[in-house]
Amino acid sequence: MSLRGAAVRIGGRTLWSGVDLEVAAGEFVAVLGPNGVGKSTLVKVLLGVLPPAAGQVRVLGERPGEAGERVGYLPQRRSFDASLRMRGTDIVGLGWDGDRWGIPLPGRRRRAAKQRIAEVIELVGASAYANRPIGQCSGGEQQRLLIAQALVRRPQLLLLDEPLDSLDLPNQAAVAALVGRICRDEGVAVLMVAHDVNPILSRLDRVVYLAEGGAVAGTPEQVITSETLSRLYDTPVEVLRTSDGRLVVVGQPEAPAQHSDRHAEDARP
Ligand SMILES: Nc1ncnc2c1ncn2[C@@H]1O[C@H](COP(=O)(O)OP(=O)(O)OP(=O)(O)O)[C@@H](O)[C@H]1O
Repeated sequence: MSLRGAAVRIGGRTLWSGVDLEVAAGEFVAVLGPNGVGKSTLVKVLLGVLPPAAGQVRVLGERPGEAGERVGYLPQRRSFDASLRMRGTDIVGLGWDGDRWGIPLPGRRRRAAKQRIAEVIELVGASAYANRPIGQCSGGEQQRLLIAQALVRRPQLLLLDEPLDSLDLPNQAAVAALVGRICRDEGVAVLMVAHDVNPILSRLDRVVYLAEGGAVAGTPEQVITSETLSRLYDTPVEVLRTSDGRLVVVGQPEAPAQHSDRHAEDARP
């Protein structure tokens, strides 16, 4: 996928502009930046849900939204009610024929679907709990099953919106390793929106940091530095490296005002 000079506007406000980014087959790229800067919106542009306000966007050689099942997508903030009776395999199956909900597949296609669903469940290491009701699976288990759902149609591009959110550290590491393996072994291009770069840092080819009005892309070593981020955010930002190699970004500006309002609404019962 590629963006050249891309910009996006929502409600008359330009969230970001001048974004240049390429992700090739087998590459793993992270989208980073403060809350509300427009990371999920970038994914929506790639899905064709929102048109770019400027620039060129191509996804697998097509216009956004036209590459169909060749793009796998894992949306942000998913959770299942504990009483939901659908099994993990059913959730993965929705990735195969969710667009034909309730319409039975003919025998041959049904067998092919069953085989692929089992294969992808095995790939993400979810076989032990795939027949359990999804609502009774842990957050990490649900996440693996949802990644399997996004993979079931053999996508060439995987768009993952904060898949490590709300997982504990061991599960973050396990899901990061799984995505890294899919990317490397299956040659899938991966674009992952991330809140914290550390769980995926060692696996990344490039990062793009978004800021209000701008963006900077490059290798993590090029981009996640005090100098680059201070310039991007036009405020002093300090990047510290801990003794175990993790990065701590201090002084990154807060979200634009509209953002906290939206989340306050999300949190209301
Ligand atoms: N449909 C919409 N209508 C109006 N404003 C919107 C809409 N969708 C998003 N926004 C606003 O656009 C901005 C970017 O939202 P987005 O979800 O892309 O941010 P984000 O960087 O992914 O944030 P987070 O890290 O909190 O998930 C926010 O200020 C948000 O309130």
